[in-house]
Amino acid sequence: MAYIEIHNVEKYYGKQHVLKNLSLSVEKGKFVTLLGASGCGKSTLLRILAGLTSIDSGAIYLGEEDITHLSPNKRNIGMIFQQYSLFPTMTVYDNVAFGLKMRKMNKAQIRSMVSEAIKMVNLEGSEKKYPSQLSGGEQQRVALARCIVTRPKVLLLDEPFSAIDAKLRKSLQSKIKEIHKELGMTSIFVTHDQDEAMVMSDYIYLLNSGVIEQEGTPIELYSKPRTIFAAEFIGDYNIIDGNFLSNITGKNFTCKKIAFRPELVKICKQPLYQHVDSIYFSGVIIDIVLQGNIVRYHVMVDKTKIKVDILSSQECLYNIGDNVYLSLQMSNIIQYAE
Ligand SMILES: Nc1ncnc2c1ncn2[C@@H]1O[C@H](COP(=O)(O)OP(=O)(O)OP(=O)(O)O)[C@@H](O)[C@H]1O
Repeated sequence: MAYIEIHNVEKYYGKQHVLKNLSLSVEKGKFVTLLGASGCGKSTLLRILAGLTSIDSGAIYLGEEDITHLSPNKRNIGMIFQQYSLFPTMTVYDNVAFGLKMRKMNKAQIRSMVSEAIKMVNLEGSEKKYPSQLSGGEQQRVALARCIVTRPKVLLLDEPFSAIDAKLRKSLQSKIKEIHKELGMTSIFVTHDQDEAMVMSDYIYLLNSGVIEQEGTPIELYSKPRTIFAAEFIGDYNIIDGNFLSNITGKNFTCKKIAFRPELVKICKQPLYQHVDSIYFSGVIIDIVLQGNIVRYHVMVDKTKIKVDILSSQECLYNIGDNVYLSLQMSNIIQYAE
């Protein structure tokens, strides 16, 4: 049963149609991501949920309640922004305590809840510091503590790692996941980074120009992109013309476009034994890129570049200029009519 329901939401900024009859739902306790390119409407949708932006039509439900016209402070929804948005003249303690003081809780209760929240984000000892004395990652952890201390019904996270370097980003990702699990807080996360979406989410909504292009678990989106857009956005797929594949393999592909994952292509120095359930072609390596524990080979097949990923080993298996033979199981090919 859905905890958050967004029904047929329309949003215009002037003449710009930003959200187009958009509906989605989120189950209680889940970590759901709105994924999409810059400008597709992710932040607008999050701000609408928080009550910071109005809608032109549609409805929003939280639990059983219609919150469409409820003011932000009555929604009990917490939000973390790209910018850390802390109060610069308040200490870490006071920043975190702010929401509780506004609720007029007693001092002892505030003290215990604030120290619990500060502990959760591993900032014990920094209570008396001011935001300007903290790193970006630390400031974002204060923002997180300030948000979770009031135990909102929903936590909204708008690209919270965008100003943070790659290494810290990973540790903040796991911190947020850890806290999400511990508190079971329904969370909606906005990002344009597909890897981040894969790591963080129980469920993903992929947005494209104000509509939902595809939804599903990370593995569903990764392995079964329903459209070319999803294949391009989600998984760095090879996308080639059906005609071209027919020409180089001798098999008849009637579809317009074909997609397949770089790690599902087999690469070999010798011609491969041919099975009926696979296709075969050959090419020349034109580039080699080390991507952590993966080596990506760019193979020129006729005039088309094919990406092939293999696990890196200590020895370099292939060199630029090598002729190589590639194969791909038919079951790993996704065909698109257009
Ligand atoms: N307050 C506003 N007034 C007018 N146009 C706006 C406003 N806020 C957003 N827009 C426009 O609406 C569109 C969607 O913006 P939104 O911020 O929701 O996109 P986004 O997917 O979150 O992008 P990003 O990842 O860059 O933040 C953009 O074209 C943006 O310029």
